[in-house]
Amino acid sequence: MAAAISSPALLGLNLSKSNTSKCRHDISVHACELPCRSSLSSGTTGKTFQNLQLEARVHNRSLAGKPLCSAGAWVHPLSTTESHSHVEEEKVGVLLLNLGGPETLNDVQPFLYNLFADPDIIRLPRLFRFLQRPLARLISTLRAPKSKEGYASIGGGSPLRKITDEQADALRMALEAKKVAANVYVAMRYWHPFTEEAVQQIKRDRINKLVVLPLYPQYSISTTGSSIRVLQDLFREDKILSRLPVAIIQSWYQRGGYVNSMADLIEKELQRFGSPEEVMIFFSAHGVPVTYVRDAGDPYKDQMEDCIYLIMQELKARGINNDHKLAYQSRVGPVQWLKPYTDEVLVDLGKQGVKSLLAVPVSFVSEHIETLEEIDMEYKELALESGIENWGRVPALGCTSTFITDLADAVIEALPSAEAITSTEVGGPDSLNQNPVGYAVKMILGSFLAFIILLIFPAFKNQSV
Ligand SMILES: C=CC1=C(C)c2cc3[nH]c(cc4nc(cc5[nH]c(cc1n2)c(C)c5CCC(=O)O)C(CCC(=O)O)=C4C)c(C)c3C=C
Ligand SMILES: [Fe+2]
Repeated sequence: MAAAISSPALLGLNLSKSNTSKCRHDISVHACELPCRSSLSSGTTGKTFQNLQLEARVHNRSLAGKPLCSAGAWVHPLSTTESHSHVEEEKVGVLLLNLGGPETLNDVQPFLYNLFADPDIIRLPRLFRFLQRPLARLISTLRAPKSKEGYASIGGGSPLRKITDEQADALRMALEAKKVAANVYVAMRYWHPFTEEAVQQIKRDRINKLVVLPLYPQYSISTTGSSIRVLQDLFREDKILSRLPVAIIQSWYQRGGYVNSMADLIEKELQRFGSPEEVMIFFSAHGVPVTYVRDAGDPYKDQMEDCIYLIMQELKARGINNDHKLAYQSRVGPVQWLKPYTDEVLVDLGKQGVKSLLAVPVSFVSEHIETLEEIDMEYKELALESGIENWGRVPALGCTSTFITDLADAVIEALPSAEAITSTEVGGPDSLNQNPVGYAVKMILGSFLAFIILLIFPAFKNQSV
């Protein structure tokens, strides 16, 4: 997982200073008017949003389009070409981006293969890209038994598809209630329904305005960035899609509806404890390798800290002044990930005498293996062993109505900024089509090298996700 800053991740995050320096912290006001984060601190460290500017510079394939700050969500049109001028009936589509998960235990290895074959997940320097697939095959094979155990313990598969479908349905109804008729599609990155399938359906349905909404509140190269890169490649390659007006909501953790809904869940769960005011609010976010943030300019850490700040501000406004802590879970492989690590912090908190703890998963809005298995089973057990006596966990937002209603608002606010993608600069074709012999040689060489690397770094096999 070496840092390759030439990776095409973060496409579409070409943020100019004037845009990056503005966002909304007064969560009750639906406008983009206050300076962002520079003066914010809640015991967490972090840079300002000017980072995003830096991050845009290190990615050489960023687009020329100007992002628009729309009611607290970073919205980015796919490009700056002219929008449609002729009058036609508007057929709105909303494309929800998500990770996807194996539905059965047999799906686990191929799902993991898709995940590790993503150059935004294992970021190899360009010269070593030919190793990507052999490495993915090897790592997925080695990791599959452990992953299967995890999925077996939560019922034999990931609940993500079902929950995401429910969210899509709820969003469609929330839009309808606001007098916006829209088809809502689901595009998973690593399992069915794949992004390609969703995009084909959008084409068949003759959608003529599209809003892309990742189901990740915070932006990361490894999640939203990866899905947008795939979308961009698909759209550029297609004559019809390259002319379709599209708006992408890059992140929305700062929206009032999300912050309030999270605060509601936390407030409710706190009431289950004997002495709610003594409970440590423990935010556990999915980690990313440090190099993403340090070398590639991933805004994920900054956005996460900003997000926690906003939720805590909202709780304070409700008279809830509990201590809180942010840590990162689910690291994979031999590299350094964002710290502090959830497991280590839980042990420390136990040692420090914390007796009551409320875990809050914060990087994802559905239940999934990392809430149901990692937090509810592994971390709970560790916490109790470490001296924490009272354990609670906030459920994922799922279809909470205040949250879904706010997502519908985000979609409506983004619609006017939809613009078409240019048909130029088609993404690089797969080398298999161009030179099958060279491809075969690279695969064989790659498999051999991947095997050697895996002998040196057996950690992929052992570490928790
Ligand atoms: C914001 C959320 C996520 C980030 C950031 C993220 C980065 C990331 N993940 C891996 C490796 C794995 N992730 C796996 C599952 C998984 N990851 C997320 C979310 C984020 N990942 C979710 C919601 C899920 C669960 C899907 C489900 O089926 O419920 C897995 C597989 C699980 C297993 O047990 O093996 C792996 C592996 C990396 C390497 C990474 C950043 C580089
Ligand atoms: Fe993950």
